[in-house]
Amino acid sequence: MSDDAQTNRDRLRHLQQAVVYELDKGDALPQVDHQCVVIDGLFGSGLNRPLAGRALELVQTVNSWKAEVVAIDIPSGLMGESNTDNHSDGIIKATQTFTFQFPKLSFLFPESAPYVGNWEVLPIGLHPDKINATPTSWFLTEAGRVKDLLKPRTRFMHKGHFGHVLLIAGSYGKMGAAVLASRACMKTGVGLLTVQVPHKTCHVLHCSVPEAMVNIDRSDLMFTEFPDLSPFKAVGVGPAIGCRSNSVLALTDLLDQIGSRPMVLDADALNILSNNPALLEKLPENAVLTPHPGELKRLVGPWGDDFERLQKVVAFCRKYQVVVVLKGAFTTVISSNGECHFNTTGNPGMASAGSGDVLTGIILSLLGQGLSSMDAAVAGVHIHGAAGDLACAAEGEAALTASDIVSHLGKAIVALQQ
Ligand SMILES: NC(=O)C1=CN([C@@H]2O[C@H](COP(=O)(O)OP(=O)(O)OC[C@H]3O[C@@H](n4cnc5c(N)ncnc54)[C@H](OP(=O)(O)O)[C@@H]3O)[C@@H](O)[C@H]2O)[C@@H](O)CC1
Ligand SMILES: Nc1ncnc2c1ncn2[C@@H]1O[C@H](COP(=O)(O)OP(=O)(O)O)[C@@H](O)[C@H]1O
Repeated sequence: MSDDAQTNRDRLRHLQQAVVYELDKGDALPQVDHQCVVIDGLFGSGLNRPLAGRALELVQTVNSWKAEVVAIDIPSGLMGESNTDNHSDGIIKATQTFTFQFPKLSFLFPESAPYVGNWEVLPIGLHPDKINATPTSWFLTEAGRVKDLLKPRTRFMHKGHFGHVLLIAGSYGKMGAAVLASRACMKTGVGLLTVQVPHKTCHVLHCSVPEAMVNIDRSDLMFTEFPDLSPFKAVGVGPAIGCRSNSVLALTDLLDQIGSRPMVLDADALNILSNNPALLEKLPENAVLTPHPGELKRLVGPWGDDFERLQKVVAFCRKYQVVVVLKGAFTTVISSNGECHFNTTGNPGMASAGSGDVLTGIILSLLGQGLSSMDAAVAGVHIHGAAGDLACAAEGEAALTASDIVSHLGKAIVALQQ
């Protein structure tokens, strides 16, 4: 037993209510009430191999009790980063984890949820200088950082100062995606928005988003062309455009003409890239790609676990020099040099149709206002989640719709600026 452990054992012994059992090799576990609360302090973040022997047995016994389990810092048996070589039956299933100073990387992966339960960070007073001097590729986005990224609106500014952007979205039968992205784009403060839509659908945009200008495609049904790009500060493409051959040709043409203009690609634009991998080479540097895990799998292929998924995305971003926004709980923004920024806003109520289209509109708006690709992605994801949280407080998770996220964008941005 380490000196620290002995000190704490002696402290426990002096507590009147505490009964301390020390187990030697081969001793049976004491009989305890399975309804008890278990405090798990067996192993911490220094663990470097999967549990075996007595420790494994103890973890499996505790897990079989179905008791409330509170883990200190990290559930015993869970690795802080990669659990690729770990055994799932050798990890404590905590209902609550109190972790020190920072969440561990693995807490942010969906597959760790059964072990970590609810987690809360307890500050333990690590010095900020030490924290800042520690090299890392993993960051949690804080509201203060996002606030500093937003462009201030001063007295004499006009719409020209907030960028003119082009959104290419929607097809016959799926114009909702174009409407949601357009509304979100306007509500995040862009100066001017033009939306490229199929001929037969233009009235949908005119009626739903009168603030937006419409560029009408020669095709009745789908995206086949786009206007001269010179007026546009940034371009967004993909929500609900479909993957038909004429749209593939138009996207190819767009990538040939985009130059160094900032762009965000979502949904079917990503599916077209997956079906035509040669197009990946045409992506402009720092293009922002916003896949959900289904779209990501089509882009980078399958992965074994969540850590491997992150590694695959990092390699993809480095190879093509792009920014990927991997959507879901703790949406992760990965830069072209492999930095990963995890977002903590948002809630499961946002898991419904159109939420991602709203995010595309927000990021496009911020690109148009002059934010860099990484800043627009990090800030856009934070604002999207914050608006989702306000919408959830008002509506509840089940009733929350993508339109509710749009409706709460103004309040989310105001809250950020206070
Ligand atoms: N109002 C409108 O006009 C709307 C229009 N929209 C437009 O519709 C088009 C299709 O878009 P889409 O995302 O629904 O279909 P698609 O890309 O085939 O992905 C589905 C497959 O991927 C997977 N998958 C998905 N999410 C996952 C996750 N979080 N985590 C893990 N896996 C996940 C999932 O696989 P599964 O889990 O079922 O195995 C599922 O089979 C697109 O253009 C979009 O813009 C929508 O935006 C809705 C509103
Ligand atoms: N459990 C969750 N917690 C936080 N955000 C979520 C959760 N589920 C979904 N979201 C967010 O909702 C959006 C869903 O996007 P996407 O799947 O592309 O929807 P769609 O294609 O219907 O627009 C993403 O931004 C994602 O991060």
